[in-house]
Amino acid sequence: MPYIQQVAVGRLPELNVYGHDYPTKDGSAVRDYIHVMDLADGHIAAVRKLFSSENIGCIAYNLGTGSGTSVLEMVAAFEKASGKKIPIKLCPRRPGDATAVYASTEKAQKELGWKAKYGIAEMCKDQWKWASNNPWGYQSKP
Ligand SMILES: O=c1ccn([C@@H]2O[C@H](COP(=O)(O)OP(=O)(O)O[C@H]3O[C@H](CO)[C@H](O)[C@H](O)[C@H]3O)[C@@H](O)[C@H]2O)c(=O)[nH]1
Repeated sequence: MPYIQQVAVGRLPELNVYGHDYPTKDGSAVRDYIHVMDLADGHIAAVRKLFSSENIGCIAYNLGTGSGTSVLEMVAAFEKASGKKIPIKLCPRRPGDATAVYASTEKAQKELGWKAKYGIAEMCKDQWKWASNNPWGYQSKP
């Protein structure tokens, strides 16, 4: 998403799409993208659990939406949210990249009472709101 955002604001000419021959619905790699507000809520839920349980020890929870989105689906969603065309360049796979990674979220839902609320459309809408108002992030334009 940070790279799609940079293309949308004009800082990069195009998005390099790493891999278009994966065994996925459109050939691009699949990841579980999560809204930062959901991620923050998930951490709060974990801290609550920590303070409400005795001798909890160390437990790992996945914080994700539980569904995968391909790079090309993310490009399309960001184009829709921003109204900008995102030019792409199809590139070879990056060494070591996984085909598809998405979370199993049942444990977090059951034990933390936490579940992601937002989907890709909201993520892109909110990211575009930030990016269009702050194209250089926290930096001033070089
Ligand atoms: O310019 C880009 C940048 C990324 N991608 C693709 O977008 C997806 C997400 O890429 P990221 O690099 O954002 O994230 P990854 O899930 O591949 O990797 C991240 O999560 C991993 C664990 O799952 C490791 O922690 C790793 O160091 C960290 O970068 C991948 O399919 C990648 O190939 C592009 O096509 N173009």
